[in-house]
Amino acid sequence: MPDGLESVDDFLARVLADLRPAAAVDLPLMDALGLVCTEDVSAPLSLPRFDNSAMDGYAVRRDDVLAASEAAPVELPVVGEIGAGRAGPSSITPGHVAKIMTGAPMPDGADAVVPYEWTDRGAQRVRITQAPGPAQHIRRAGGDVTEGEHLISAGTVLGPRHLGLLASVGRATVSVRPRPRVVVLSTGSELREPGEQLGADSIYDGNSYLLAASARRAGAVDVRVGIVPDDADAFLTLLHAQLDDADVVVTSGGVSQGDFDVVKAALRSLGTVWFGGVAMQPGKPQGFGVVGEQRVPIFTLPGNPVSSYISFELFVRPALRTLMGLTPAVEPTTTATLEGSVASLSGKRQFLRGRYAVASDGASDGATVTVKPIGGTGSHLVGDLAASNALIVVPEEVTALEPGAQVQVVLLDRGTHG
Ligand SMILES: Nc1nc2c(c(=O)[nH]1)N[C@H]1C(S)=C(S)[C@@H](COP(=O)(O)OP(=O)(O)OC[C@H]3O[C@@H](n4cnc5c(N)ncnc54)[C@H](O)[C@@H]3O)O[C@H]1N2
Ligand code: MOO
Repeated sequence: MPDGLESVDDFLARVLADLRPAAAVDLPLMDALGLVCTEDVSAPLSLPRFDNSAMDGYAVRRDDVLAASEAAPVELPVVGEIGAGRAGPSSITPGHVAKIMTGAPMPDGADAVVPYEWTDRGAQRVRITQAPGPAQHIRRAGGDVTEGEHLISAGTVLGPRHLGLLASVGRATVSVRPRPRVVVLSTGSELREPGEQLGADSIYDGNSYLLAASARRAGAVDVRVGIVPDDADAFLTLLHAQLDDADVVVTSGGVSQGDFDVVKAALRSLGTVWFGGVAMQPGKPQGFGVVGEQRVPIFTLPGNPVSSYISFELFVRPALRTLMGLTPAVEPTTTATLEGSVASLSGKRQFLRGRYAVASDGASDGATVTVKPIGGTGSHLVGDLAASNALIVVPEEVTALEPGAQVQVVLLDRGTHG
């Protein structure tokens, strides 16, 4: 690598080397969405719990209505009504029927359900014009899930359907790897909070929002602390005040060669944070290490917004996923046909912003997958960043690519499932 830079892959491997999944905790179901389940869940009860009706209609003894037809309806007395969750007759005797609603328990003695559509919907007596098949419209106890049956394996990433199933069998909590708490600090005396008055040389702090939102999108809990001026003591005081609550710290700015590069100045003396260059563009200046007695991992990302964001996607996101027990990356890249030409620096992996699109080409046998470069290479271009949905990866040894080239693409905006 040029100039003593570390390769992207080596740096990522070094970042991930000491990270382990967090200890499991029991969480209420709605807090477990997108998290990795750490228990093998078996069914504490059967589903359905009891035989019940799949239709609104009448619970009947099939033998009583076998002869029913449009021309010669069978008329029978109705002994009552059974609604889901409402008490009603628990049995019928031969020659009688009970009204029954979808989901209501089948009364003893009944062995089929006649839907309303095959009747005159009578309340005291009912005329039935068609005979049901054996056990028709009965949903059997245990027909879906049997008590004791294996439902969810440890390692499953819990989605809405898993949570629905857990709730359906009565589970209020589930054991999962928790969301890491990510403290986000922006450094820079030029920064102001959105909504505040700007001075002649000040700018709004976009990065803490960009990074905190990225952390949340990755499944973490974001703690957006906000702006710290370029003052090493103020930075260290604020940082240490946050550590009790932090699983990971992410800072932006103050890590290059500038005279006021506060993060580097403040953390270097600790001896636990590495600063150096990674062979990529944007995102060359990087820092990573641990801080505080709890040895909380810290990422010191470069201040340029695009550099910060791409560094998050490439290094912080895999780290958060590792802490959450997820694979560091799920299919991070795909291939697309380049629309337009690009130039790149030799010796650095370049990540260009692009617009990825999949177009169906009608009757033919596939889709056209393209990616179009957006804007320039400047790492201050937040407008172009927001307009992109992918990063075009130009390998270290490649300096130019022509239209039609097959390129690797990192898709952005992935949730915890990939
Ligand atoms: N002499 C050198 N200068 C620079 C080098 C270098 O190798 N030698 N590297 C350049 C590269 S590459 C990058 S990236 C930046 C990284 O600089 P820092 O991490 O020290 O960041 P700052 O200097 O604090 O800020 C850089 C730039 O980004 C703006 N910024 C910072 N924070 C925010 C924020 N929260 N929201 C919006 N914008 C932010 C800041 O105003 C600067 O314009 O260094 C190059 N220089
Ligand atoms: O490499 Mo810097 O990170 O261009 O912006």
